[in-house]
Amino acid sequence: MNVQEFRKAFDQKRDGAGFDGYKDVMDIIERVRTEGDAALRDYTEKFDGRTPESFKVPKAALKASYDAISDEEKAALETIRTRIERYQESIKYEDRDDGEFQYVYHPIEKIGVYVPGGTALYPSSVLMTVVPALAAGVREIHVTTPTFDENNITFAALYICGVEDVYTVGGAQAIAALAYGTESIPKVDKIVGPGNYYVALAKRLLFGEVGIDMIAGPSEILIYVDGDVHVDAIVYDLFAQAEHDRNARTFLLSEEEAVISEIEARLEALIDAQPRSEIIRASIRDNHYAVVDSREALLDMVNHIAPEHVSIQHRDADMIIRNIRYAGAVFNGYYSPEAIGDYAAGPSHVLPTDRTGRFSHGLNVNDFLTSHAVISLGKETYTEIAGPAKTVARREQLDAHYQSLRIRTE
Ligand SMILES: NC(=O)c1ccc[n+]([C@@H]2O[C@H](COP(=O)([O-])OP(=O)(O)OC[C@H]3O[C@@H](n4cnc5c(N)ncnc54)[C@H](O)[C@@H]3O)[C@@H](O)[C@H]2O)c1
Ligand SMILES: N[C@H](CO)Cc1c[nH]c[nH+]1
Ligand SMILES: [Zn+2]
Repeated sequence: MNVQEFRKAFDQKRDGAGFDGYKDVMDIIERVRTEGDAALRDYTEKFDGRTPESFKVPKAALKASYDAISDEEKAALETIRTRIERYQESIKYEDRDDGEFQYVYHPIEKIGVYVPGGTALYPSSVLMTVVPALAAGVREIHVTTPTFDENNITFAALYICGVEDVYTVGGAQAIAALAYGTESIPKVDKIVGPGNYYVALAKRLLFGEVGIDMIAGPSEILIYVDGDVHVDAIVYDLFAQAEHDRNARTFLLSEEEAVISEIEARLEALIDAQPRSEIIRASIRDNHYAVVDSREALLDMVNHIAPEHVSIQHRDADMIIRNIRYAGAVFNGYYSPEAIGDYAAGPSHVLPTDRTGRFSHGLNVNDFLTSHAVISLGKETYTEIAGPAKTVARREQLDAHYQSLRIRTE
C-alpha cells in the first residue's frame, strides 16, 4: 500500500477502536475503589488464574529469586543497571538560582511502578523504571506485577534494585489499587511503567486521580529500510515487537517496492518457527503495515504515527533522522537494533505508544521529580515590570490584582 491507503486504513481502524474495553476497565477501577483487596482477589483469580493468600511478596522470596538466578544473569542485570544509572544521572535536572529566580526540584514521595508479566517476564522493565526513580532520589517505590511463578527473574531484578514493596497483582486492577489504595497496597502519587491494552486504558482513565507517566503499550516499531538491508535482521526486528502482544503494531516502510516484497516473503517463511508464533501471527495479521511511497510521504507518515520505536536502516539515515519530529526513540543503523534499547543502551525502554509520542516522551529521571519556582524580586526589577503587569490587570478587570501591584509602586 502507499501512504494514502495506509492513512485511510490505519486512522479508521485506530479511531474506531478508541473506546473498546473502556466499560470493562471502568468497572474494574470502580470495584477496586470501593471493595479494595476483595476486588483484587476476584480479578486475580479471573484473569491470572491465581488465588493468592497475600499480595505482598515476602522479602525472603525476592532474595530467593535472586539466589536462584545464575551468576551470568546476576552480572548481566548489574551491568545494565550501571549503564542505565549513568545515563539517567547525566540528564538529571539540577536546582538553579540566579538571585531573583530559583528553580528547585524534589523527588516525588511515593511512586507506583507497573512491571508487566502476563505472557512474559520483564526484569528489564524493573531496571528501566526503578533505576531512573532511584537516580531521582525517590525513597518509596511500590511495584505491582502479575506473576505465574513465585521464583522469577523479575523478583531478582527487584532485589538487586533494593525494592522491598512488591505486590503480585496485574492489569487494570493493579493500576486502580495504586491510584486509590487498598488494604494491601498503598495509594501512590504517581504511577509509571508499561503494560498491555488494559493497563494502558486504566492509566488513561486514572490520570488526574494520580500522576501518570504516559501511555506505554502495547509495543510498536516502524522500520524504514533501503534496498541494501540484511533481510533476515529486519524480519527479526519486526518479530521482536510483534512477539510482545497480539495488539503490538509493526510498520515497514521503504521507497523501494522490491525490498518490501523480499522482507514480507521472508517474514512468512520464518513466522511459524518462532516460539511465540501464535502472538506474532495475530499481531502481523491485524496490526502490520507495509508501505511503499516517496520519501516525503513516508516522513509525513512517521511524524503522523509518532511511533514508539523508529528504526532507520537506510543509506540516508542522517537526512531521514533530521526530519523525524515525533517518536518515542530513534534507532540509527544496523548496530542499533531496537532490541538493544530494550535491554542495555541506557535510555529507558518505557516509551509512548499509540500516537502519544506527539505529546509525551520516554521515561527518564526527570519524570520522578517535581519542580517549582521561587520568585524573590528586588525593588528595581519589580518597578521595571510592574507597569506592564498593571496594564494587563486593568484590562482583565481584576481590580484587586491591579491594586496589589499599584500599592508597591508608590
Ligand atoms: N511501551 C513500552 O514501554 C512497553 C515496554 C514493555 C512492555 N510493553 C508492553 O507490555 C505488555 C505486556 O503485556 P502482558 O499481557 O504480557 O502483561 P501485562 O502485565 O501488561 O498484562 C497482564 C494483565 O492483563 C490483564 N488482562 C488480561 N486479559 C484481560 C481481560 N480480558 N480483561 C481485563 N484484563 C485482562 C490481567 O489482569 C493480567 O494480569 C505488552 O503489550 C507489551 O507490548 C510496553
Ligand atoms: N520492546 C519493549 C517496549 O515496547 C520493551 C522490552 C522489554 N523486554 C523486551 N522488550
Ligand atoms: Zn521488546
